Amino acid sequence: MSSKTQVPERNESRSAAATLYRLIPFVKPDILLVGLALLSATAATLCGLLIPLVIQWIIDGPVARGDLLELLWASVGILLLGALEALFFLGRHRLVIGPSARMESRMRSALFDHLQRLPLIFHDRWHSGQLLSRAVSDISTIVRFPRYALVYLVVNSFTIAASLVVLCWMSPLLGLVFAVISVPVAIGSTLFESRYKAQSLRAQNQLGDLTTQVEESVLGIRVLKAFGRSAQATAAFRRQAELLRNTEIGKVRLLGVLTATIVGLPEIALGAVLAVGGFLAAQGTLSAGELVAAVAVVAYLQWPLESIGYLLAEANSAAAAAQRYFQLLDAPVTIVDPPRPQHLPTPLRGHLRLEKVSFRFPGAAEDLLTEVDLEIRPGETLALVGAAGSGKSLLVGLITRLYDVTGGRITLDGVDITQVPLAELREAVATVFEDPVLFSGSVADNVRLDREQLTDEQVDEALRVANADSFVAAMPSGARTEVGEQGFSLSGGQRQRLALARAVVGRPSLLVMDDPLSALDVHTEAEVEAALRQVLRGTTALIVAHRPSTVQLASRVALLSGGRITAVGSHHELLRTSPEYWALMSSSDEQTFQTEAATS
Ligand SMILES: Nc1ncnc2c1ncn2[C@@H]1O[C@H](COP(=O)(O)OP(=O)(O)OP(=O)(O)O)[C@@H](O)[C@H]1O
Repeated sequence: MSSKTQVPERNESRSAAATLYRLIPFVKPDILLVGLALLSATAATLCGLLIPLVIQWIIDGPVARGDLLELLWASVGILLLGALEALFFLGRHRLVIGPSARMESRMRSALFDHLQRLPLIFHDRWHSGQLLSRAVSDISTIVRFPRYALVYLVVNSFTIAASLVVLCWMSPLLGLVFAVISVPVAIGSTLFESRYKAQSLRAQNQLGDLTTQVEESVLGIRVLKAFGRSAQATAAFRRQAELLRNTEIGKVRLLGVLTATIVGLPEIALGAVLAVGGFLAAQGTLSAGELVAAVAVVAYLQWPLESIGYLLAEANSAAAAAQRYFQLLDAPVTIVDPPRPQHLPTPLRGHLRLEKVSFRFPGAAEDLLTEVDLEIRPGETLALVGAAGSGKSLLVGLITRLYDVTGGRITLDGVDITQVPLAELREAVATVFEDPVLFSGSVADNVRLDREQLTDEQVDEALRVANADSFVAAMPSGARTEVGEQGFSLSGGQRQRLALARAVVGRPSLLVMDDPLSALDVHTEAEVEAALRQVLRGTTALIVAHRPSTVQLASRVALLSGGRITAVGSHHELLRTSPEYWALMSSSDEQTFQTEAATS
């Protein structure tokens, strides 16, 4: 359904740990709290590990001697250790909540900010569902890792290492038995890691594609219904959902293999330590207390060993999600403010010049625009006409630096626009697009578009200039009426007039309009055209036009053909001198054209 290219599935060779390491800056402001959480978790583990040692001391000491008072105190000690373990556990839980929530919000803000600054060339290439899934589900997957799994991964690794030390301290042979039994865990985990990360990455990419399908089918619901394509859309969705399901099943199978490798190990370790420990005890090299303590230590390891599969799965899911997240965050912002900015003169006259401007899409074989020369004088309206796909929208986008020229330069009142701060340039040049995009919010919000300095009077004035005042006044709450998601509660003509009001409200010095009448029916077109006539009075403007009626709003017309401006003149001059222009106009609006042609 979409013309955008599929985002390539990349599985970087970078290890999960190296990918996750890149997340540290997002948690850095809370590093102290995270450190405390780790300390708290480690303290809880130490308390748990101390209990078997106290048991050993009880059996070899008070029990052997029959000292009941000492036994009572030791039991109280065990109780206290248990209580401390629970307290540290709770502390760990509490300490990690704040940092992980703030990390999530920092990551979302960083991504949103970056997406806003990325050039249109990037957005042209990426499916919005892929962006959405990264901004929502990938970040949630990433944050689940520090919130739950990370601490356990660190603490459980510490617990296993500490237990090994304790066992070695009791008897090197017991330590060796435990180390040998742990080998399959290490091998299984290593094999599991890269495969599970690749599967996670595939699943998350497929989820992104699924999100794209949902988004496109919701946005295009009218078309799908009108063409009776709902069943086909559902079938395509089901196919994509099945792909995702199969990948998820693959993930579960992998995790199942690892879990099956690990799950019996604690019991094997327990049996082996009991057998070897019993043998050592029988020989008198291990006390009864040490034997019980060794068994208790290995029993304590049951959860750390069994949880390894789940924790590694979480770590690798988070790493795959982080890889996708950084794929966006690493995308270069190519359209930026100049290092040594120049300011536009005030007052700005709106004198626009394109000097030998060329543009080529990255990777394209040839230029879309080649050495285009064009001038719009202050106060003038120039219409740009050309065949579909000739690059008119692209040329309009160059003026506000939605795209950057790849050759030549554009000046506004003599200043190269690449030397002007972006915000200043985009305040001076306002754009009206073919598709009048509105946002959820009121009419006034849509006109103001977060430019808080604009007063209510300026908004009302803009609505009047754009010929939108009467229909807005008839709305239930006037300019405070909510327009609904994307303004679908309004007609096409109303939306376009609000887009016009949005463009003129800041009194821009230059107005660029990308075919603002093309999507409108004849009646609505007449309404917007009347508004345009008003707007253009006293403003410098470039207007992309298809129809003679729109072209007539301009004093001069430029014809874009084969990437060059091939003719400039009045509408009637070009009708007489340019067969291509004549053909374009004749194919656009039969009736008006015939009247025009007869008079030219
Ligand atoms: N990434 C890309 N690489 C190469 N060519 C591209 C890329 N993206 C768009 N194009 C081409 O650039 C042109 C874009 O033209 P543009 O949208 O400016 O045309 P237009 O004259 O405004 O057309 P219309 O009148 O139909 O709106 C199209 O021919 C399109 O195929």
